[in-house]
Amino acid sequence: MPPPIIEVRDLRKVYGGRAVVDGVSFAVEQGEIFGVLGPNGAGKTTTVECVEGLRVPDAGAVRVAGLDPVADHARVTRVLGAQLQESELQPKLTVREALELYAAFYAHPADWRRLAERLGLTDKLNTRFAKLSGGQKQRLFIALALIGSPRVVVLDELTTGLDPRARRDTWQLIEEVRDSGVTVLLVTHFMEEAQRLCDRIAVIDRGRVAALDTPAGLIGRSTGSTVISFTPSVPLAPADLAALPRLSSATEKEGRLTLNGTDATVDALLTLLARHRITAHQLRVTDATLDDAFLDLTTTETDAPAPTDGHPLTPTDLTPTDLTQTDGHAPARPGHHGAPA
Ligand SMILES: Nc1ncnc2c1ncn2[C@@H]1O[C@H](COP(=O)(O)OP(=O)(O)OP(=O)(O)O)[C@@H](O)[C@H]1O
Repeated sequence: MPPPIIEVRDLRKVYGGRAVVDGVSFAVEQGEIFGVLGPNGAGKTTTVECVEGLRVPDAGAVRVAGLDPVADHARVTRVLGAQLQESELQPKLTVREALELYAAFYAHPADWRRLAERLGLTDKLNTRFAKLSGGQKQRLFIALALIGSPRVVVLDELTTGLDPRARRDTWQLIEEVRDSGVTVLLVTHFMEEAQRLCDRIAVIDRGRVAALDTPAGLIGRSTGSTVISFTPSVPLAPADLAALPRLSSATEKEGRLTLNGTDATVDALLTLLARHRITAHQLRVTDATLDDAFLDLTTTETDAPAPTDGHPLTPTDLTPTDLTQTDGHAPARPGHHGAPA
């Protein structure tokens, strides 16, 4: 197996005496789409900007293709393409001018005409940046990130502000970029995006890696990997609910119950309902999504429990033993359960 293209070890960055990145480690393999996911202020941008050599770590090590992004900055820029922020392009620059200008920065640039064609920008070459739609701007940013024929591109919140169709088009482009052999480091807020695109995801929370896994692995790791919702014909006794195996959370809203658990929870629930001759109206059993895993793995800014739409049935409704039993999953939380990477 080739060595990882990006290695981050014990990265630490301190602002105003506070470690906003506090011992982050991960390795990105060649050819993968690696996601960095986390709540606002978690330290994602700080981390990837250390990878890009735009910020200097206070401790730890970063290597891109074996190079130090700060000490070997010029060489790293030949290997790593970074997405520009919108403010970095002159509004009056046309697409052609931007592509020519950025191509001129590299000794061996990609053919910008072919890039423009690949990214559907050919008929926009004479359009000024300010006149492009959000999706067209993003396609130009991808083109500019690829113009130096990099081995890895860093895309930070690329699809924020795009409509669903433009976002999906951008996803397809990102997949095509990867299929052309370029490794992608993707910072995103969108669970659907991360779930669809990423081979692996590092969930960053409060400057640390809360979990690192495939999307399916993260979902499986969430305390309730199966979500069961239904409206019982007769209210269920809290003690009966609490006795359900592997139940990690239960909420009730306007008579409708939502339980997070596993297949074992579903089996036991069906038995319970049959025993009491209770009908479960509009019964839905779904797999947890990355959204559920994310809420499970991260804290909110105030360190409050993740918000729910309904009323959580508190531990007084559920017996403590049911809340602490584990099968490799962490117990139900309020707050952070700090699953290690
Ligand atoms: N140059 C800076 N000076 C001081 N504090 C900073 C600086 N850059 C970032 N921070 C702080 O570090 C923390 C992490 O910021 P960062 O931008 O890395 O988070 P993020 O995960 O990318 O957030 P978001 O999802 O909101 O973009 C924040 O609390 C932020 O205020």
